Amino acid sequence: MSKVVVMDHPLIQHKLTMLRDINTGSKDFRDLVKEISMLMAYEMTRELPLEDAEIETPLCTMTSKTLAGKKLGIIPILRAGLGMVDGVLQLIPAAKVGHIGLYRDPETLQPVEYYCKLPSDVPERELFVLDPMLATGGSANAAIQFIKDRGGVNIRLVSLIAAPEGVDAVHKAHPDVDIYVAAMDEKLNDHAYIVPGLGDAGDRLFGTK
Ligand SMILES: O=P(O)(O)OC[C@H]1O[C@H](OP(=O)(O)OP(=O)(O)O)[C@H](O)[C@@H]1O
Ligand SMILES: O=c1cc[nH]c(=O)[nH]1
Ligand SMILES: [Mg+2]
Repeated sequence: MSKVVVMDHPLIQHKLTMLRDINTGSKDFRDLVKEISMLMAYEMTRELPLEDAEIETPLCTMTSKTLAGKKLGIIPILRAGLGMVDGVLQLIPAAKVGHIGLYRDPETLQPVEYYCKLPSDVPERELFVLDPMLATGGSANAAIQFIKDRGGVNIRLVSLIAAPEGVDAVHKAHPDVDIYVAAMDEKLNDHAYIVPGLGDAGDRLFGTK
């Protein structure tokens, strides 16, 4: 079974509190999503394999560690996942970026696909799916399935806030996928919004409500 890592670093928790606040406007919301994503990128890459490299310092030659052999990919789920891209790229600038367009139908709560463009060598990459909200898990599961259908194998899911229902759903459908979150919230409400949550992440990022 895969694991769930809750990144409760004080900086992440502090910024998440500001993010949740109803009085935080779109500009600050975008900045905070970027900053939290950058901090999460540090932790979610902790287990990436390293290899030895021969280098020369100004004093001598040495064998030192490098990520060089590893190809990375980040895949935001549109729209809200876009807010996480720049923060993650700041730490892993060589990562390729795929996009999966999905929205959750408000009536059926089922994910509806409208776009998918992934790096052609997706099977060889260590992949990080980005979406701030893991609610029912329907969107994340659909995105992970698209990636697997195209050959992706090393997949992790990175969300800012998760509901227990979403974590359970992803574990059940994709037991090989580790999940990284900044907070595990209490529950979903009758409209499948995360409580306490932060509202609609896409609307708050892009000012569409
Ligand atoms: O776990 P789920 O129940 O599937 O819900 C989570 C999804 O809902 C939100 O997207 P939304 O449909 O609002 O699209 P948007 O990002 O374009 O706003 C969110 O960004 C996730 O993708
Ligand atoms: O709480 C939620 C649930 C789904 N999508 C969001 O943006 N927020
Ligand atoms: Mg939305």
